[in-house]
Amino acid sequence: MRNHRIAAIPADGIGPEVIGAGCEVLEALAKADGGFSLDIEWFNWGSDYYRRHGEMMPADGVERVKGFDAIYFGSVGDTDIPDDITLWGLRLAICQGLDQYANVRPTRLLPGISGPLRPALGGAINWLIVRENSEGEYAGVGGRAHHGLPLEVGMDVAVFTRGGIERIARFACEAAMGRSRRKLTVVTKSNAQRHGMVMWDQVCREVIRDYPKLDVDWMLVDAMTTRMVLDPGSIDTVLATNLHADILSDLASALGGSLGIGATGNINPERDVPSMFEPIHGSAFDLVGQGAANPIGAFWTASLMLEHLGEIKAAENLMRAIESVTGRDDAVLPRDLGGQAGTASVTQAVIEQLRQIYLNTVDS
Ligand SMILES: NC(=O)c1ccc[n+]([C@@H]2O[C@H](COP(=O)([O-])OP(=O)(O)OC[C@H]3O[C@@H](n4cnc5c(N)ncnc54)[C@H](O)[C@@H]3O)[C@@H](O)[C@H]2O)c1
Ligand SMILES: O=C(O)[C@H](O)[C@@H](O)C(=O)O
Ligand SMILES: [K+]
Ligand SMILES: [Mn+2]
Repeated sequence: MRNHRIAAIPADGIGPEVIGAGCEVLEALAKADGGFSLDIEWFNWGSDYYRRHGEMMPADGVERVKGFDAIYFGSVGDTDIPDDITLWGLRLAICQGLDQYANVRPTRLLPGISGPLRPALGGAINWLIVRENSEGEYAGVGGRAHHGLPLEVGMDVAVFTRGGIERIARFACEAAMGRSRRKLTVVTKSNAQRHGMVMWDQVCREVIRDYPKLDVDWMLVDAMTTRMVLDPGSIDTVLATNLHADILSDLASALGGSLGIGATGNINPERDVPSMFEPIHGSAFDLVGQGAANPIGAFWTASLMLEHLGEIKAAENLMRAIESVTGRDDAVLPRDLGGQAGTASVTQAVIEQLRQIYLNTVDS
C-alpha cells in the first residue's frame, strides 16, 4: 500500500481547530479509499512554543520536516507576539527554507454558496492564482536605522531577480496550459515601480514567448481588483508577485464566499523537498475556541495536498464530498457562509459524504 508521511503544523489561533478537522477527514478518507495510508506526525510549533522557547520552532525545524512527503499547515499569528516574528519565525522560514517558490490558490464558487457577487458573475469565477513565493517585498531585505530620531528610517526592499521571475513565470505558463482555457493574466505595477516591476514584465514576456498557444493579457494590479469583481469570467490563471497575489487572493477567497474556504499550496516544483499546504486564512482571533471556524479551506487544502502526492482519485472524491455537503438541499454550512453549523458538524458531514461516495463506487 502507498504510504505518505505528513508533517502537521497547526500552529496558532484557529489553525489547530481546522487542521484537526482536516486530519480527521484525511484519516477517514484514507480508510475508505484503502489504496493508501497516511502517517501524520504533529508538530507543536508556533506561538505557544515561542513563549516557552523564545523561537517559533527549533533551530533545525526545517531540517526536521525535510524528510516528509508534505506539510499540512494551519496558521500563525498571536495577539501577544508581533506578527513579523510569528510569520518570519515559522511560515516564511519554512517556505523560504524549502524554496517553495510557487504558491497556488484556486478559487471557484462551490455549489450552494452564493458569494457576494450576482449569480451570473459569481458563477463565472474559476481561477488559479499563481503567487511568486520567495521574493518581492517578502525577500526580507531592508532595515531600520536611527531608532527614535527624527530621521528614523524603515525600508523593505522589493527584490526581483531574473531567476526568480523566470521560474515562477514558467510555472504559471505550464499551469495555465494545463487548464482548458489556456489563458494567463500577468499582474504588474510597472507604471509606478519602474525598476523591479519593469524587469518583471520583461522577463515574463521572454518566458511567455515559449508558449505561443497561451492567450495572455496584462493588468495593473489596481485595475485587476475591479476586473475580479466586475468581469470575473474573463479571468482564468493569474500570475502575480508575492505581495500583489497575497492581496488579490484574499479578495478572490471572499468573492468565492469567505476567507474560510480559500486553499493554498506552497509548492517546490522540483519535488526534492516537501511542499506545504495551508488554508489561505490566518489565526482569526475573533473565532478561536468557539468551534465556529469554517474548516472547508483546510479540506480543500487537503485535496490539493493529496493531488500533489499523486492520490488523484482521493483528491477528487474529497472535493466531491465538500461540494455535496455545501450544495445539497439540506446543506451543512458554517456561519461565515450563512449557515449555522460549527466546525465539528461540517467535518462530520464531509466524512459521512465521503463514506457514501466510496460505498457507491464499490457498488457500481
Ligand atoms: N499564512 C498564515 O498563517 C496567515 C495568513 C493570514 C494572516 N495571518 C495572521 O493571522 C492573524 C490574523 O490576521 P487577519 O485578521 O488579517 O486575517 P484572518 O484570516 O485571520 O481573519 C480575517 C477575517 O476572516 C475570518 N476568517 C478567517 N478564517 C476563517 C475561517 N476558517 N472561518 C470563518 N471565518 C474566517 C476571521 O474571522 C476574520 O474576520 C495575524 O497575526 C496575521 O499575521 C497568518
Ligand atoms: O503572506 C502573508 O502575508 C501571510 O502569510 C498570509 O497573509 C498568507 O497569505 O499566507
Ligand atoms: K494559513
Ligand atoms: Mn494572505
